[in-house]
Amino acid sequence: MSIVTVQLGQCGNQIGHEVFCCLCSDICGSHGLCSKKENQSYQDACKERFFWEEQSGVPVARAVLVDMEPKVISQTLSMAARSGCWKYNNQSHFCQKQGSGNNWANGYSVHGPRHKESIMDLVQREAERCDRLGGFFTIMSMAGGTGSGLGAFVTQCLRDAFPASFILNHVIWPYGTGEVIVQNYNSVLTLSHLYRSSDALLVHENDVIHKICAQLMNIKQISFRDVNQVIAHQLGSVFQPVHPAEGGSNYSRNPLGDLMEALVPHPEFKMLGLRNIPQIPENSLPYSTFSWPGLIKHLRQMLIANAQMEEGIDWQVRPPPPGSSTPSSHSTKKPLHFNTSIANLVILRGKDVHSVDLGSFQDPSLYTSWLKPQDAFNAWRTPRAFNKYEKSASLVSNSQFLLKPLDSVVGKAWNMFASKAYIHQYTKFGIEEEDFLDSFTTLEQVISSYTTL
Ligand SMILES: Nc1nc2c(ncn2[C@@H]2O[C@H](COP(=O)(O)OP(=O)(O)OP(=O)(O)O)[C@@H](O)[C@H]2O)c(=O)[nH]1
Repeated sequence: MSIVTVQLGQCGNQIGHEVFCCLCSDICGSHGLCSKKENQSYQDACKERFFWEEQSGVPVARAVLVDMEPKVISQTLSMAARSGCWKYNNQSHFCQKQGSGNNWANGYSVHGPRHKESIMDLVQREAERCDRLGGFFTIMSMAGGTGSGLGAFVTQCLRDAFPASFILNHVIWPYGTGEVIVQNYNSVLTLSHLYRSSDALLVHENDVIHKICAQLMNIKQISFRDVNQVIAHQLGSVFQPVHPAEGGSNYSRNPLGDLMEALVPHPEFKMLGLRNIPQIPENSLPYSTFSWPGLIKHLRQMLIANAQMEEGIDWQVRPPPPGSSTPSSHSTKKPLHFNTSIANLVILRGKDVHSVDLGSFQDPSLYTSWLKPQDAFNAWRTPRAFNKYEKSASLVSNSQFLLKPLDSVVGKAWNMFASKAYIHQYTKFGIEEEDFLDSFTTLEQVISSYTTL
């Protein structure tokens, strides 16, 4: 099945480009020790998912590019064309002359309705190009005006136009220090609206990825390009083909459906986080060796101690003894020590994957009491190495990982709202105080649900 990617705003378009680069370089690159046949079916499955083929044989991304200003889209199109490995369809983008000025209301209430028809026509055309459509993957930031506001609007339109298709929204959480003064308003409005129409939200925090670039990748002057490459690597490690069930020999035909089935057992809980190990500079790869038990031990501790990378993990955090409630479960004010999960999916790629023991992820104390570990945990594997890593492990989790940042964004937005700061910039585009209050209520409910896991 194929996935249509919708890239929105500066951030969405820049990340989308890196994602397709990563997918393409992975399928063209080394495949480790897997068989030729395995490698061929991996490549075929990746192409079916993310690309269609021009007569010339060049893969064309199944993507629609949307922005309200032309610069980033034209750069993105030409960088892809120059790569020689893949390209975007030249007819599959929509832009205007002026951005949304970091105003969510402008993106959602003005640009959205005004350009709905043109954007949805492009989406429809990409969807029709798929033999079998598996769903949509949107990429956007929460802090600007176009990705966030127009992105929320487009997601609603996708839900209405394709009620049976899966929608996964990838959202970029802004830097805590923030470049955009109203980023907390924009974030609250984006998240609350996406929560109504999306099947799941996959979140990357810019601060976290920045730290990975500095501490794991040893990059000195970190650019968005560096950050986006790490994000793309992590996304690729989830979306590249993989055998879904224990011992299955076919690549999953329904990537988004399988992901939702594994990770979203209840519609109240749809926040997904992603961790991936190892992550090291490319030039160190030939000199590094990793053992599966070591990687799995780190990945599990990263999960329960809510660490986003393998450096600086708190090894003191332990699961609560059976029968006790977790110390974090009744108040977001207490420090969150143990990160309780609803569902986890571990994806292993590379050498000897079939011998890896994942029993430590089946421990019932990792999960909320209303789910059995066998329903809450899934493992997918492929012997095909990913993106030059001989071994690589990813964890997608639906857990309390986002409680603290979510609580902080909602708290800051609420303080601004209480003093009515900048509200007029939203009401002038038709977003009323009532709409803000509805959004706060939606997110307070999300916080409360995750807190009481
Ligand atoms: N990771 C990452 N974050 C980005 C990138 N570009 C912008 N951001 C973040 O996105 C937010 C700003 O959103 P943009 O995508 O620039 O804005 P936009 O959606 O184009 O909206 P307007 O500029 O209002 O039209 C800030 O939080 C930035 O940190 C990028 O390439 N990568």
